[in-house]
Amino acid sequence: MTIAVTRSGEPETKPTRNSVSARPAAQAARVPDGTVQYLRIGDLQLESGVQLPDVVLGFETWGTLNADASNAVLIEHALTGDTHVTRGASEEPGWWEQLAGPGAPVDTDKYFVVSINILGGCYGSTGPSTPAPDGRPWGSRFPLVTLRDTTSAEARLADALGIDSWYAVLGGSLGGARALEWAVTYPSRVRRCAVISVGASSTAEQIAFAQAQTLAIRQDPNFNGGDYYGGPEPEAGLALARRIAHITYRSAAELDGRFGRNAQESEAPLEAGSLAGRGRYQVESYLDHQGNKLVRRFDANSYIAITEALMSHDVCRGRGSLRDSLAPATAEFLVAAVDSDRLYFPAQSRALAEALPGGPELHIIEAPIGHDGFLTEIGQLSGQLRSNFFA
Ligand SMILES: CC(=O)SCCNC(=O)CCNC(=O)[C@H](O)C(C)(C)COP(=O)(O)OP(=O)(O)OC[C@H]1O[C@@H](n2cnc3c(N)ncnc32)[C@H](O)[C@@H]1OP(=O)(O)O
Ligand SMILES: N[C@@H](CCO)C(=O)O
Repeated sequence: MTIAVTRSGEPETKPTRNSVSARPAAQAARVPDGTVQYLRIGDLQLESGVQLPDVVLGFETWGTLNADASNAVLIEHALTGDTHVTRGASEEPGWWEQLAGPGAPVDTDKYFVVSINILGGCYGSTGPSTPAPDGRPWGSRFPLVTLRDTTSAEARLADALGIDSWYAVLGGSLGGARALEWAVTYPSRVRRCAVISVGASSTAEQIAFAQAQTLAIRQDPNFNGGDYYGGPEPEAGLALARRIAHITYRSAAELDGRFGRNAQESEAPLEAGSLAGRGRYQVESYLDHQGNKLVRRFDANSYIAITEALMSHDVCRGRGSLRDSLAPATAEFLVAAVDSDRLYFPAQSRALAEALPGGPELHIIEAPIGHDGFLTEIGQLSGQLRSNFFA
């Protein structure tokens, strides 16, 4: 295995993996904090039976692994997140900036923090937009990857870094599902596990919202079955997928309180019976903005691949009842949910907590925003993590 290092994050452009220079794994800690690195983990046998060749994972690290490798913390990103959890060599802020960093609850002066781009993603790991063995992008040929596939890939990265067991694995939403899968698949490798804003499996409703998103992309005339690289991209479809998703990430009260029925400033007032050329409601303009913003930084095929990986989330698959499936996990768990989340309901997190060994209490993040509260209400989450895992 080799570790290869190139650039730091590029927030507003679609990321690509640059050519790399090899380094031995032992030198990984010398790479500047918060810089994307690449690990070649070899061929990966997927749950589907397909073998994915020559897999690469993109990742970032902060801090220093201690002599007995006991201080490593894995932070798993959510659906459209990346490896840039917090700033490092560059001052580019990260998505859990106040939660990880020097002096933060996950104190990078004390812990060695690792964040890995999910397999199938577009922030450094092998995915549909990266070259297949024939040199062309995988595109339509990229296979279904499940969360268990992504976890087994990440275990190889942990091996390469010399991490036998994580001090803690943390994540919200898809990141929480990834963390849970780690704790159940590799009980001896996870000593603490925070599962935030996600339940034990994707529900029918969550799969339904996800299907509407993947179809929005697939039905874009530019999708071309997934083989659109080098030509026009399915931007309208991806933007529509993001709009659908973003509505589920925010509560009705948040959207109402923020936008109400207001017309977007500077646009023509709404007129009944004159829909052509009418101005937009503020909330329409907001969703347009969210959709267009994602299009600038994300690959549509990766969006489908990761969404389908999240659809596959089912900690019970092939393991029996929920209690039986969770029983092997030996980690200390923290389960948290946002009270206003209308996508991953707190009741689903409560059911997970009750079924986990030891039955940890459910921590509630009180926030009107909805699901995205796990990204925006860092104060409450920090308090819960500090008093449980990082005192
Ligand atoms: C490389 C990278 O950047 S990857 C970043 C990693 N990303 C992730 O981890 C994904 C998770 N992050 C997210 O989902 C989001 O960033 C969150 C949840 C943390 C915050 O959500 P945001 O969208 O930033 O916040 P919010 O809902 O307040 O939206 C603010 C944006 O809406 C815009 N907006 C607000 N009202 C309107 C309106 N009426 N019309 C148009 N746009 C509007 C604001 O101008 C602002 O634009 P900007 O983000 O371009 O500055
Ligand atoms: N808004 C976040 C949360 C999804 O759960 C994201 O885009 O990753």
